[in-house]
Amino acid sequence: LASRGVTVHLADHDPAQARTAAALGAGTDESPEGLVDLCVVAVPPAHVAATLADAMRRGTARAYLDVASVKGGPRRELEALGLDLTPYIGTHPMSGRERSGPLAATADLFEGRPWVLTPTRDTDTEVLNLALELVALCRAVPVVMDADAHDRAVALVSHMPHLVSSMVAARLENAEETAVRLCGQGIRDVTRIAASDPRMWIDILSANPGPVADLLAQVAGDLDETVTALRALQSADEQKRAEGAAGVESMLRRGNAGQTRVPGKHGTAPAAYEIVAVLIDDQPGQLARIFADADRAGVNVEDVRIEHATGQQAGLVQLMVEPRAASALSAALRERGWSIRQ
Ligand SMILES: NC(=O)c1ccc[n+]([C@@H]2O[C@H](COP(=O)([O-])OP(=O)(O)OC[C@H]3O[C@@H](n4cnc5c(N)ncnc54)[C@H](O)[C@@H]3O)[C@@H](O)[C@H]2O)c1
Ligand SMILES: O=C(O)C(=O)C[C@]1(C(=O)O)C=C[C@@H](O)C=C1
Repeated sequence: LASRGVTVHLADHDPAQARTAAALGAGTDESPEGLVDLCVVAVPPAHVAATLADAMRRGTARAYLDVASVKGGPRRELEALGLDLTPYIGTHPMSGRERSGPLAATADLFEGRPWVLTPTRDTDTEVLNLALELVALCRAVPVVMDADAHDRAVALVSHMPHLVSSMVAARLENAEETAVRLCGQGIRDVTRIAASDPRMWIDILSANPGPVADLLAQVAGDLDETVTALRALQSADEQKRAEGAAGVESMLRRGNAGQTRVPGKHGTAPAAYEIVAVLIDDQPGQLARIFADADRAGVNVEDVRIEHATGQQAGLVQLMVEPRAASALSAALRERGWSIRQ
């Protein structure tokens, strides 16, 4: 938003998070002087209703929205608080990371991704329009849905897959190092989201347990059938082996059919960034200083990766920027005393 000229005021109950986000160029951590157009609440699902209610009671904005991954529960909590919900709309961008916090944020996260809006009969038209403007500024694709229909849909495409990813990853917990060492891209694809913060996911799953349990029961049915088919493949009886192969093939073909229904990313192709690598001492405040220096150089950091050197008090920070900004950023950081690595 900031890179598109929108004035963004950042607040967090942990001021260090807002400061880091501000240093990354996401906005300012100073409070607004008057009423803002839109208050966006991006806190863990269990805190959404209380945070929104607090902002609404203080009359912070003309319109309010949240981005929580579940929509029915927070709306019902707000209704129970007896607030006027005409200036509020529940929303959910279908894009995220397995890592939390401002350092995991990227400016193009929502590009081409669905962003669900759940207006009700009570929602003010101006509020819906502001939400649509936000979605357009983030280059996402608006999808209007009923809150409960949204929760059933994300049980299928997000919540159940998350648990299945965790269950696959859990097999590795006590596995032999000789096996784990062989991990290739397939298991990385299947387990990436298992690295997510369990506290946020407990909130999400607690707000949508029924639909997720129904889907997991269906997965359990497929697992049982596949185990039976694999056992049959071990049989000495040729007929049984043929049945087993047919059972496994049927599962794999159903998987093919389902996979073809996963839509591609709409809109623009993923951006190709150039990496500016900076060697830092592992000391507090280093990252905030780098981001502040990048901001001062007028460069937007699109993504960041940090590699900690084993056994050393040092780390390599990889700043991902638009290719045309890379050499200017390297020069500006070098001038400010940073050690740049090729
Ligand atoms: N991470 C994803 O993949 C993703 C995707 C879409 C939507 N969401 C939703 O976005 C919301 C935020 O998730 P995130 O991944 O950005 O998490 P995050 O941990 O990066 O950010 C949450 C922030 O909220 C702050 N916070 C916690 N309680 C607060 C309170 N009571 N008042 C003020 N600030 C508070 C925390 O300090 C933290 O900085 C959640 O509701 C989540 O369901 C997440
Ligand atoms: O890609 C990831 O890392 C995510 O966790 C993203 C994901 C998803 O399941 O697609 C997770 C939860 C959010 O509510 C929205 C998006």
